[in-house]
Amino acid sequence: MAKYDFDAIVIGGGAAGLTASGIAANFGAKTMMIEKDRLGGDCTWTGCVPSKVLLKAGKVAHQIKHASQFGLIDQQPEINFEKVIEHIHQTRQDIYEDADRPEIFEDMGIEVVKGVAHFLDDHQVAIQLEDGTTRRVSARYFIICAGASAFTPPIEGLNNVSYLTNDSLFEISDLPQELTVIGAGPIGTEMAQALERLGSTVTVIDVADRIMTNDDPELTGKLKESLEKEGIKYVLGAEVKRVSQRGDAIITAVECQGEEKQITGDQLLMATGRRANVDGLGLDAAGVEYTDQGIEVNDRCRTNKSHIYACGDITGQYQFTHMSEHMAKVATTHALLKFPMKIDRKNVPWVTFTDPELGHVGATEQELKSNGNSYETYRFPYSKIDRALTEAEGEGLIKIHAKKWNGKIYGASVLGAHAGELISEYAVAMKNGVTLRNLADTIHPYPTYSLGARRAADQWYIKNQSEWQIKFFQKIFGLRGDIPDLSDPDRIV
Ligand SMILES: Cc1cc2nc3c(=O)[nH]c(=O)nc-3n(C[C@H](O)[C@H](O)[C@H](O)COP(=O)(O)OP(=O)(O)OC[C@H]3O[C@@H](n4cnc5c(N)ncnc54)[C@H](O)[C@@H]3O)c2cc1C
Ligand SMILES: NC(=O)c1ccc[n+]([C@@H]2O[C@H](COP(=O)([O-])OP(=O)(O)OC[C@H]3O[C@@H](n4cnc5c(N)ncnc54)[C@H](O)[C@@H]3O)[C@@H](O)[C@H]2O)c1
Repeated sequence: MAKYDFDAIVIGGGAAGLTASGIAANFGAKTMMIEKDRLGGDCTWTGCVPSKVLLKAGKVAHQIKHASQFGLIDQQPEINFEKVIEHIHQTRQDIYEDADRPEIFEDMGIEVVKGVAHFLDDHQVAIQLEDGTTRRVSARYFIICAGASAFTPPIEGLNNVSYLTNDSLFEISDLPQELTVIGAGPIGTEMAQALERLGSTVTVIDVADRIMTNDDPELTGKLKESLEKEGIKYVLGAEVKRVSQRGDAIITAVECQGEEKQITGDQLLMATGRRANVDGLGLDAAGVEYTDQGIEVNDRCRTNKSHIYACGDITGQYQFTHMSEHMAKVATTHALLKFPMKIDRKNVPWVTFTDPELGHVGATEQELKSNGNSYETYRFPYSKIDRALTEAEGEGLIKIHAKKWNGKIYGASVLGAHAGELISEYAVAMKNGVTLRNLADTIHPYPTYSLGARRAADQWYIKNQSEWQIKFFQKIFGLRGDIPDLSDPDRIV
């Protein structure tokens, strides 16, 4: 008789858990996935999917308002916010039906159980089932994929007002008239733009002095300017002192540059980060080490207990769906096949889906500087990408950090339309050692945004040009033209 009930038990059925159980079952492991709520997790229900649908609704409204840039007539869009929310719910449901439903995983041979899991010891969990009973199961390996939840800092008065988080935002039926957002990270920034475009007046507060502090400061500066032009107000470098309710109004008091200010709104969105769901998992009973930030794992997603792995937001490392999936692949492959796969920390991409989008992959300029890397920055503006001009999307900039002598790419950031798609070109290039020279020599179709990536890569050739090289070619090949003016280091050809 087998020593354990299952080869692998996966706790949590979000992006990490769905991926881990799917891979485990495909490797031939007897697998159970335990989910306390709905399969799909944060991404499908309270994160990526609803936020991207809301952003799209805002974008359509914005385009209707600014149709004259395409030779059409500007109109005030009629917003039925209830219908917008209904559309969000329908899209979530469609995605759930298509990709997350339990039957899809049961068809792979996975036992899907609805219930709350907690460890009894390092090989056994108890599942509290919906009918009030408890089931005990054991496994050779565990993969903990229990995710994270909205974190709210201790702010005086916060618990006495009714505030929104990503859990409640997509369930409201009335558009906020005056929305205060605390937090100018990706959630605060995306949701501020979406709701402002749908008709809210939005003020965003952050203790940091710039928005989206993980991204390139030049590009976030440009993005902020663009969002301010649309009407979003920013109060940055501001310490939130207290929050209070006066009638229907929520008053947020902040101290900013030594002065106290009050920001009034009818709704408050807390977008102040997310914390790992470590409570209630019985990690102490299993002997798994964790902190407030999450379960500690090594490069193979392995905890201090060698047969227990953790992936995704529960580790507090990278809070992205694609990284949850990547970590699940690393953990499952390592646990079940002993394949020495590691988290790829060098080529991590992320995208914030504002309009314009902001994407990044690899090292930031700050990291390159602090590591003492020698690098050159190659820049190419969207105003020189014909496709962007045909679509009135000329606002944006591609920035690539690469080695001067061979064009090896260290990192790239893109602000502009379809930056999320463009950044994948750099991710593939970096992962596979494709240099700027290779990208410049690859034929890209005209007129596409990706042709902008080729033209950005051309800048590597341009920056490596020198007067002596040209004179040398002239001499050898009998060329007789003028020497181009190479004096401007930022010239774009
Ligand atoms: C508003 C918003 C927008 C976002 N947009 C993007 C985006 O555009 N792109 C991107 O890459 N990322 C985005 N993210 C982040 C992304 O949603 C998360 O990184 C990702 O969903 C994490 O997946 P996970 O599987 O680690 O956790 P989760 O999806 O949170 O899944 C964890 C699951 O575990 C279950 N669970 C917890 N404890 C137990 C237990 N004891 N027993 C049983 N089940 C349990 C939970 O119910 C949950 O379903 C966004 C997040 C938010 C909030
Ligand atoms: N497009 C995407 O990929 C996407 C979109 C949304 C969220 N996410 C993921 O979700 C995670 C959480 O997003 P987030 O925006 O909530 O968190 P975040 O940690 O990225 O940003 C939180 C912001 O809140 C500010 N803040 C914290 N406490 C504050 C206080 N007391 N007063 C004022 N400001 C305060 C911080 O300075 C920070 O700028 C992100 O790390 C990201 O990985 C990804």
